[in-house]
Amino acid sequence: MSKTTLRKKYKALRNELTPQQLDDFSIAIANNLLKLPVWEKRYYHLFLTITEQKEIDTEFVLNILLGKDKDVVLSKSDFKNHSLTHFLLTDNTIIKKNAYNIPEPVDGIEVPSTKIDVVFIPLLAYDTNGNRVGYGKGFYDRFLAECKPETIKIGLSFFPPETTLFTVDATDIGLDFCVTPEKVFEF
Ligand SMILES: Nc1nc2c(c(=O)[nH]1)N(C=O)[C@@H](CNc1ccc(C(=O)N[C@@H](CCC(=O)O)C(=O)O)cc1)CN2
Ligand SMILES: Nc1ncnc2c1ncn2[C@@H]1O[C@H](COP(=O)(O)OP(=O)(O)OP(=O)(O)O)[C@@H](O)[C@H]1O
Repeated sequence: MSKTTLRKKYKALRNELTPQQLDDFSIAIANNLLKLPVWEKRYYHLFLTITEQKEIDTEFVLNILLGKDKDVVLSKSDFKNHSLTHFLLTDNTIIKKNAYNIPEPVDGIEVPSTKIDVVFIPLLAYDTNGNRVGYGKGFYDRFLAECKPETIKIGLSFFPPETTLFTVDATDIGLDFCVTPEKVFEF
């Protein structure tokens, strides 16, 4: 399947989910995350939900991170050059939705990619080797390329992986784990 077809398939699958399923599955994903061996780190990068795209509600993951006193890092997207700038989440952080309905910090204390220990990654599709397909603008491929080699990359998905492997581009960076409501996959 081409990346375009995969994107269409998973957007359609997400669109079928009811508000109750979105909530239940998002909670199950957060609970399954607790099983991963990744909780001894300091800087955790999280994406904030595009509700309009029926993405995973990451509020439950955020509550786990705050409960564990982790430093949470959020990004602001630049759609001109498809880059992300990262800011520490603090009590003073103001979150506003951008033109793509992505909630993002207005400004704050900048955190370089090289400091981030764990990244939770939004996906449309992924395969059983941990290759991922996103919205196709390369934001995460660029971001992950700037991180340390040991940074732990965790995809979050409502759905199981595709068993037919994707063709991998030179710039694609794979996942270490993917967590679904049902299961934890390690690659
Ligand atoms: N919550 C969240 N934040 C994220 C991502 C994400 O996937 N989810 N990204 C992951 O890389 C980056 C943003 N990438 C995005 C790229 C396209 C669209 C989007 O809405 N595309 C529409 C078409 C919009 C248009 O062109 O008018 C679409 O696909 O329907 C959204 C986010 C960074 N932040
Ligand atoms: N490290 C990089 N430096 C420069 N360009 C890159 C880099 N990584 C990816 N790109 C470019 O970004 C574009 C989109 O990449 P790709 O189709 O893999 O996106 P995606 O993984 O689906 O989306 P996203 O990363 O936003 O979730 C491609 O044209 C790719 O060449």
